[in-house]
Amino acid sequence: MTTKCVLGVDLGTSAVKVSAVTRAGTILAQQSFDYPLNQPQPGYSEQNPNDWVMSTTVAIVRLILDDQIRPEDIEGISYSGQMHGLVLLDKQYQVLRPAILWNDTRTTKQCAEIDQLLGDQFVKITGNRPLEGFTLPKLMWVKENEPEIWKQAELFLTPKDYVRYRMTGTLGIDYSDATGTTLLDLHTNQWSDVICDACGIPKRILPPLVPSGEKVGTITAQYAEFSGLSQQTVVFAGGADNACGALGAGILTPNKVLSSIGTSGVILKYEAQPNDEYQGQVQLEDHVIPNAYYSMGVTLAAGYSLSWYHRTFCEDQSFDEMIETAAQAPKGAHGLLFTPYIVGERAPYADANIRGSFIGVDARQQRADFTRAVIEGITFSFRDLLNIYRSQQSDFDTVVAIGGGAKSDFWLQLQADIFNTPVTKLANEQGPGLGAAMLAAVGLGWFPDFQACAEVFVTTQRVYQPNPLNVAKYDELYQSYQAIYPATKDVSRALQRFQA
Ligand SMILES: Nc1ncnc2c1ncn2[C@@H]1O[C@H](COP(=O)(O)OP(=O)(O)O)[C@@H](O)[C@H]1O
Ligand SMILES: O=C(CO)[C@@H](O)[C@H](O)COP(=O)(O)O
Repeated sequence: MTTKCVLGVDLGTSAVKVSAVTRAGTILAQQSFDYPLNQPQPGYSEQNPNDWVMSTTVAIVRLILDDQIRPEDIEGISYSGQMHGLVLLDKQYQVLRPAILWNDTRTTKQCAEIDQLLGDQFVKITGNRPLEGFTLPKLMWVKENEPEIWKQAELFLTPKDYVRYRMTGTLGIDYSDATGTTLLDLHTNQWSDVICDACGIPKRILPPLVPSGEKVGTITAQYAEFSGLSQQTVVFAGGADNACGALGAGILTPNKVLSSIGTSGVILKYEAQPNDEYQGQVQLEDHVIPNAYYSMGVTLAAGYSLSWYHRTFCEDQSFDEMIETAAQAPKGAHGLLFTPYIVGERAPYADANIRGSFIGVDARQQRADFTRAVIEGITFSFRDLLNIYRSQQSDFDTVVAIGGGAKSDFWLQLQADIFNTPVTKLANEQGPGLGAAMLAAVGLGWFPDFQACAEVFVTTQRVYQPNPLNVAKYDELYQSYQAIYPATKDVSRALQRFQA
């Protein structure tokens, strides 16, 4: 029996995950493959774009060979990608340098320049404040620091657009990733002449714009031979991972908020209009859904803090065992708090120089207390993001959790207790990969629109209710957590010169 399916390619920061999804929303199979993240200097974060292509290909080959997904049954493919990363290409569309990623903070100087050049006008045009992670300051950094490479630059792409280019031979960027460059005028959906002129970015290096759900081509003969895919498979543009994550979690109305614990951490809200009340306090981006937007606050190192902690202190335990021991430790980890600022922070503190801390270290504490403090600290940083919305009197009654962090029941209950809001776990949680698959499913005409697709693809498995006793305890701990950023700001700065 043949089962028609679509592939959702989720190009994350830790790995690529490719899911094969049927018309009924069933996940037939999923394959993933990791790639390294390189930090050649403090504050730098880079990946090799070729690693993304190779890993995506391995995942697809495994779906075909190990999971027996027949290439002729794969009707469509679409993508979700880590946002903001700069892939710089020369005239032959060869990669000129390693990709500079969203969590790279080398561009503080360029952000200050943008602020000086454009001030509030930048926020009005893009919906965002200039922050180190965005693509525009990265372009300015290359122009200033690597003039030889800049001279050869013909075009830039964001990560998933580069992978799509290698599979189809067509160049372009979708609107959700284009807003994440902060070169797009959010109100006209055109590249902004004002920003390009002020910041010295030639318009010729900007890629063509394309809607996320649009068909951009088919698989090239060369890539079909390389991967085993059929040349008949239709390819749709795809979108930013957080936009796809929101779609795949059914965040289609403003009463629902997304909590995504991937490498980064994200609290995201659907916006029917480009809400200018945020004034850059949170990011504002085009959605993958036409004529819709979303806002989000981002913690730079959410899952990354836990992966760092695991790699550095608990390599003798599996990830699941490590989390299990944390669940046995008491709430508040015997008086230990952790702040997850290990690569700097983006929201609510836009501060590339802040660094993380353990506060309250006591001779009675065990390793499990430290693990618990890391998980609690990451979750407190999400509460900081939720507070931005709460302070705007934003109405929401449900948090839907996705990402690596949503795999654990313990962490899901902890989110409900720390947020004091019900937290929903999805059945078939594939994170942004499901949103990518939905772009292909709607693009192929399997469904009339995203709402109809979400009704079939997105189902709730369980809702975690906040426990009032735990809520009270975490409220108290959170007061102390909030005091850590102002108290450690100057200390972090003073320690900076020892980082190299
Ligand atoms: N079993 C688990 N339980 C809880 N968290 C996990 C588990 N496995 C991985 N994680 C966390 O999930 C993160 C990766 O999430 P993922 O959504 O795959 O990230 P990305 O899209 O950035 O590659 C890791 O950094 C890790 O901290
Ligand atoms: O920079 C942002 C959003 O602005 C990050 O959320 C990236 O999009 C990376 O996402 P993950 O790899 O953590 O999913």
